[in-house]
Amino acid sequence: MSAIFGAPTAEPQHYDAILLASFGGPEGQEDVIPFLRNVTRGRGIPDERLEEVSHHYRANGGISPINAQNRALKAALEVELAARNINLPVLWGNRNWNPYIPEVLQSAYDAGHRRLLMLTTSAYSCYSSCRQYREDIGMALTETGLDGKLAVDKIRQYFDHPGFVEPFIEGTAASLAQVRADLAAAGTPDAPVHILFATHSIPMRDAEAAGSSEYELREFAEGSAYVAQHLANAEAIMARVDPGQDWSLVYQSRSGAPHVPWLEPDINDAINELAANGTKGVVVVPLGFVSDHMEVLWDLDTEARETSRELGLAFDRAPTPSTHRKFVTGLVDLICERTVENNVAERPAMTKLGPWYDVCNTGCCANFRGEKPAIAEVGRTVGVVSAGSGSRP
Ligand SMILES: CC1=C(CCC(=O)O)c2cc3nc(cc4[nH]c(cc5[nH]c(cc1n2)c(C)c5CCC(=O)O)c(CCC(=O)O)c4C)C(CCC(=O)O)=C3C
Ligand SMILES: [Fe+2]
Repeated sequence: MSAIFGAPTAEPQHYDAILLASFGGPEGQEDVIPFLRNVTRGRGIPDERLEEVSHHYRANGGISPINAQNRALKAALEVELAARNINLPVLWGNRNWNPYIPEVLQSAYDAGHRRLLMLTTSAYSCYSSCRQYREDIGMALTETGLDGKLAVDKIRQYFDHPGFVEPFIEGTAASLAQVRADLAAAGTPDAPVHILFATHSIPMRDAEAAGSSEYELREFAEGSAYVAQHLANAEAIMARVDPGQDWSLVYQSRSGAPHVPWLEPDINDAINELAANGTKGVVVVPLGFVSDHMEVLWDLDTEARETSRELGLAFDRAPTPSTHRKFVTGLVDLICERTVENNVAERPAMTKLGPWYDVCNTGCCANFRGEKPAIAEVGRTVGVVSAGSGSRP
């Protein structure tokens, strides 16, 4: 692998609020279809896939757990900020459901805020998890007419920040111990176990554009920063949990048209192949996800668990970082990297890929669906407030 060049590191600034930006999810049966329309607008997802996904929500009363999880994360961040005497309110806005990002930006401005620092519930680099949030803000500023009046920056992608990785180290170790104990109880203490690090599949084309830039030539594993970041994290986790233990990176929740290539293998195919080759237990680590939302509950806790059960495999799923104390304090550390008040100079990262960029390169995580204004990018023009107008409210 060639050298990873230094990422643009932003000068610490004064901010007057934190924006917790997330995906959003339905909160009742009547929300399911409007929510799915929001998610897939202009994205070429076949109707059959929407129909299938609607059942995952319907089976849970039409409710995605993601909003409750974000309310809990917001509350935990507020407690940690207060404990450190950091006077920044936490605002919450979603891409696909209430409270919608444009409305949150408008009410933030109306309440007197002028400089927001965004953190998202996505840790890695790809269109869906980085650039799309930067475009969500760019579009919202343009739509509301707040461009030039409200500054919005974003903390770096935190896939390899210890606050995100350490809860996975604990969770992987505990799940591995559980599966080994189950196998021992079944009289097969030495049966082979495999650890499956699971993340969201994305189109190959998006994977190849992840983290790419117009003027820096970098070589990542399989040509993709998205894949490389997950592999590097899994290596860092396994080096601490059990260096001799077999593991692999697998994908879940594929959608899109069947002829469009997405990252593989699918977790269920991988479990079938492992069972055919003598594996007796699997540990599933939801490495791509911040909380136990629908993709985790359905694709892992329902489908992958069922696949394992049918094949007679022991199974355990490790937790997501959620509101783990280390995750919450880590997010506040990431905020402090960017703020003049309470600034921390240390920028920890647990893989050689990081610490990731504060400010993305032009064209980073492009998605080939046309140019949209994006914040937190070199040379950007949205989300910037000229000197003099960025006064403290
Ligand atoms: C990389 C990635 C993450 C991880 C990073 C992150 O966490 O942000 C993620 C998270 C999530 N994805 C979610 C839900 C959905 N994602 C969909 C569709 C898609 N996801 C994609 C990628 C990702 N998605 C992609 C490339 C598509 C195809 C359409 C498109 O190109 O945009 C669809 C449409 C139906 C379907 O096709 O499945 C739904 C309903 C929820 C909410 C769950 C809940 O409600 O609890 C969450 C957190
Ligand atoms: Fe990016």
